[in-house]
Amino acid sequence: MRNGRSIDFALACAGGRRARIPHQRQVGFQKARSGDSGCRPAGVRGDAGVNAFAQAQDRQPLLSVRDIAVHFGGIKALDGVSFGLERGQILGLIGPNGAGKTTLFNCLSRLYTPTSGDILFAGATLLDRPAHRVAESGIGRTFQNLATFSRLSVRDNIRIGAHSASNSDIASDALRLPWVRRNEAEIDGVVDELIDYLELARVADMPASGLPFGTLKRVELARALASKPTLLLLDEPAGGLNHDEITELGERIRKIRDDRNVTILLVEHHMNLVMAISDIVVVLNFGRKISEGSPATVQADPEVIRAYLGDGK
Ligand SMILES: Nc1ncnc2c1ncn2[C@@H]1O[C@H](COP(=O)(O)OP(=O)(O)OP(=O)(O)O)[C@@H](O)[C@H]1O
Repeated sequence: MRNGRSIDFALACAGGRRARIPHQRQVGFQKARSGDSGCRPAGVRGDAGVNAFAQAQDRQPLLSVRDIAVHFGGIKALDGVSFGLERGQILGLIGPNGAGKTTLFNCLSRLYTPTSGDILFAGATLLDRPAHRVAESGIGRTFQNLATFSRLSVRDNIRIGAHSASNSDIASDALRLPWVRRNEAEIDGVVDELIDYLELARVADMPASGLPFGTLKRVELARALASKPTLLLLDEPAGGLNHDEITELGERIRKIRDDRNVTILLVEHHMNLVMAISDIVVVLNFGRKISEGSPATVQADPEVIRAYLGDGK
């Protein structure tokens, strides 16, 4: 075995102790929040008058990664990786150390531009959008190492996420134009709702510094959700959490998908969590996709087991 993560994967393969997460796999949106107006792209999923265009949009994957390659000098961090993610699915991206997960995640959040290939989001290429415009196009993310502002209150940290999706500008803000005031009132509502939803009321007006790690992870989740993303990218959300917190996190991720019509892609080393909540698992090794399918399919794939455990030679 190569490392502790291999042991974790072996346990998951062998049906070892699992996060206790009710598994009601639910692909597609079943529930929409009442009063939810903003986060769903126009024409997607329907009321009575669903038209052919909306149906066609529904059928195409929300995210299409097409033959992506990323080279760092002579290193092929990613080498022809393709997969799709349907609306309403949870996709777990896994692989041993150095497999290319972070590189792929950074391409999706536009921190990296692939050497070749394309990434389509809602049918349009992502590659012509700079990283700072990704949130406004409907993609939210959390960070492996918390990226909260320690001196700001929890409430203000969450507000930052909501502002990243607003179309306000410095001049309009300074003039306090009527539409800016309406916008601010709307943002207040979004932030209040998220404070409630992620059980942060008790700490809402405290500075982020000094709050427990698990609480800060929820703040970060709230900030990512404040931009009302269609696609949420989670970078090792279980990192640093204890067993009970990971179980709770798994339930929370599924609930977010179901309650808020959010499609989710997570990069995660914690196999029990990935296998318990994912609809689809994509496995990378040395920059290539070696397996893709349901958690059961992937766990039984000899190539995946070899990648994690070695071939015993
Ligand atoms: N900025 C970079 N410059 C050069 N090589 C890099 C860079 N980023 C990643 N790599 C290399 O690309 C390969 C893939 O790395 P990546 O960090 O994407 O893997 P990973 O699956 O996220 O690994 P881990 O699980 O350890 O975080 C590795 O060989 C790594 O050393």
